[in-house]
Amino acid sequence: MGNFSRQMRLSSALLKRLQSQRRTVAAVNVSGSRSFTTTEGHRPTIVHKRSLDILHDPWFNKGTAFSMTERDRLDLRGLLPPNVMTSEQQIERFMADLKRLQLSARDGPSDTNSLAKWRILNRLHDRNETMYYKVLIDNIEEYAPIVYTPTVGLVCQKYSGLFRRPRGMYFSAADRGEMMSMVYNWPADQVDMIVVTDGSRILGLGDLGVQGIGIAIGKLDLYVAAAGINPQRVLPVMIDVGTNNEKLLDDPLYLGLQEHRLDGEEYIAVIDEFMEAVFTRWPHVIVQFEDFQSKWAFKLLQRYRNNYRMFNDDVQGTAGVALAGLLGAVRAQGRPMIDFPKMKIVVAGAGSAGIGVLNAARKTMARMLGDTEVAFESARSQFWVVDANGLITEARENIDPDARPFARKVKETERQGLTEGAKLVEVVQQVKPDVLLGLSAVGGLFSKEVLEALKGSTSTRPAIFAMSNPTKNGNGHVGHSNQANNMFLFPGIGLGTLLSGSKIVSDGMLQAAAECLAAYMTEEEVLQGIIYPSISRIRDITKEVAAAVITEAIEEDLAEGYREMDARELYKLNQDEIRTYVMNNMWSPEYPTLVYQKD
Ligand SMILES: NC(=O)C1=CN([C@@H]2O[C@H](COP(=O)(O)OP(=O)(O)OC[C@H]3O[C@@H](n4cnc5c(N)ncnc54)[C@H](O)[C@@H]3O)[C@@H](O)[C@H]2O)C=CC1
Ligand SMILES: CC(=O)C(=O)O
Ligand SMILES: [Mg+2]
Repeated sequence: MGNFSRQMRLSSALLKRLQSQRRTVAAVNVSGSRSFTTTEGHRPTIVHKRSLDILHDPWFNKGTAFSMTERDRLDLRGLLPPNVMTSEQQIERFMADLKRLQLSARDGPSDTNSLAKWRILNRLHDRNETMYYKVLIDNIEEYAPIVYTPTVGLVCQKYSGLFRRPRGMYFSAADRGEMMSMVYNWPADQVDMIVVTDGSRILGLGDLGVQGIGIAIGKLDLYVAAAGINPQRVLPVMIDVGTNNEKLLDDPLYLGLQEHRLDGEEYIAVIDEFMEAVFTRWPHVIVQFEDFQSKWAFKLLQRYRNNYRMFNDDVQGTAGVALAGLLGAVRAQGRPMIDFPKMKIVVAGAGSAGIGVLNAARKTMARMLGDTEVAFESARSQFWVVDANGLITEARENIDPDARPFARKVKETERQGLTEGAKLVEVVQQVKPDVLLGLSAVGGLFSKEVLEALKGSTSTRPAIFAMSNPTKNGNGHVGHSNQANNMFLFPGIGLGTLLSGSKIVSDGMLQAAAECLAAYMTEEEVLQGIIYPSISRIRDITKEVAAAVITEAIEEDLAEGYREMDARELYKLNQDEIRTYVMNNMWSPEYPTLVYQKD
């Protein structure tokens, strides 16, 4: 746990430093509050378009905030109402519109309400990206649940009706052989982050086919808001290989390929072609795999992780967040960290997320026990896994190979008064676990009965992690703000990988991210049972996680540098300098001065 305690020691000094820096940034904003054009001394942005083309371009548009000189320079005079607004005025006007909805909704928040908010925000996204991200960043706690889970799930489900302006790229089974040239249809020469889905398991909502693009867009919104990835350098991607959702196959309004999903070698060939194409055009891009059914999630991860800069968020991001929570639970019980390998953990759900968590937790326990084969073997006996068919034991027929290492031995199960397929409530009654973790996509699984059974836990303070999405179908966890969600980690994993220049996302880098999140909470907070921070701190958390990922990449000799920061310079940085490096590379929603130049 070297890394872990080092992070802990650093955190209070770091916090002070960050606070003072935040004040500096705030001061700049206040003094420059005429508009977003706080750009004196900043290099202008060169654009190759003028007039209406700029107003229709969300990357450059400032709407009514274009100053008079800029309007002259860019042939915008007469194309906008004459009153030049400050960015604050713009946002005030926009927010009044957004809030009006809430004020006039008599019966409180509802799906309709959330969808209406999503529409208003999406329209802003379509016309002015800078302002959109400013609204999102400044109100992240309120609007993350709209642009991200749970509302984004609803948006994906209703995508055919909501679709207006395309966003991102679509590669379909019909594009085989064309992808290498298609990637050049995207206007940006630099792309840092791609989130790709095949729509086969969107949140807990099943196969949504092409409609899954919504989750890629939502995740990238968080990359911009939390990690400060430049919005001009993100690319949401949908790989449409068909759908097995019969409803969509029959729906005349469905926007994707209306054929059954490709499978086997044909499927792999499409994904291979996509990977080759994007890495050819953008060799430094990072590809985050999102919401692939577990059948493919693990296989693709194994196939690409040693050759490409990629990771699977559901398997690896979720595992890190859960691991941070599990370590937090040990602290919350007032026990020393070294007690983690003694925790009895029941996991409901053995899909990509559940198995990812189990593997990560087992590895961490084994490391704490001396990192030997024996330790690794013995760690597996701390877990009981329940899926749709109940407790998984070695007696299970056709056991999923990924779940096999966690199948309980039959004899030992009998001794515990359990059998193959035992119900969750029975498992909880007999095992008396310290932790109950839900990643099953099924609502109401942690019933009153189950929670009652957990009272018999041998732990003084058993922990429950209800991680299934969407939370509406979920397990009674109130609110979304501190749901154990992979959003605490994936933005920092992506940013840290990008800025380190590592060619792969190593296990060590993922582990460092998880340990950093675990260390982020103070002792006081953890003892109060607050295991995850508030979403309002997401930019700060992401900064920390990114710095931890870079540090680990350096330690593993994987860092190759990024832009002006070459590997040699990077290796010389101390912890504080790494944090500053991260902060300096985070994009903020400020209007740059635009200067026109002919193509
Ligand atoms: N909070 C977060 O950050 C994340 C949450 N998730 C959520 O976790 C859930 C699972 O995701 P995946 O593992 O990728 O899905 P998956 O489809 O691969 O696996 C679902 C698993 O749940 C099991 N299951 C179904 N009914 C059950 C029941 N009644 N009792 C116990 N287990 C049952 C299935 O047998 C299967 O093993 C989804 O709701 C997803 O949205 C996934 C990733 C991240
Ligand atoms: C949060 C997330 O990635 C999921 O539910 O799939
Ligand atoms: Mg996901």
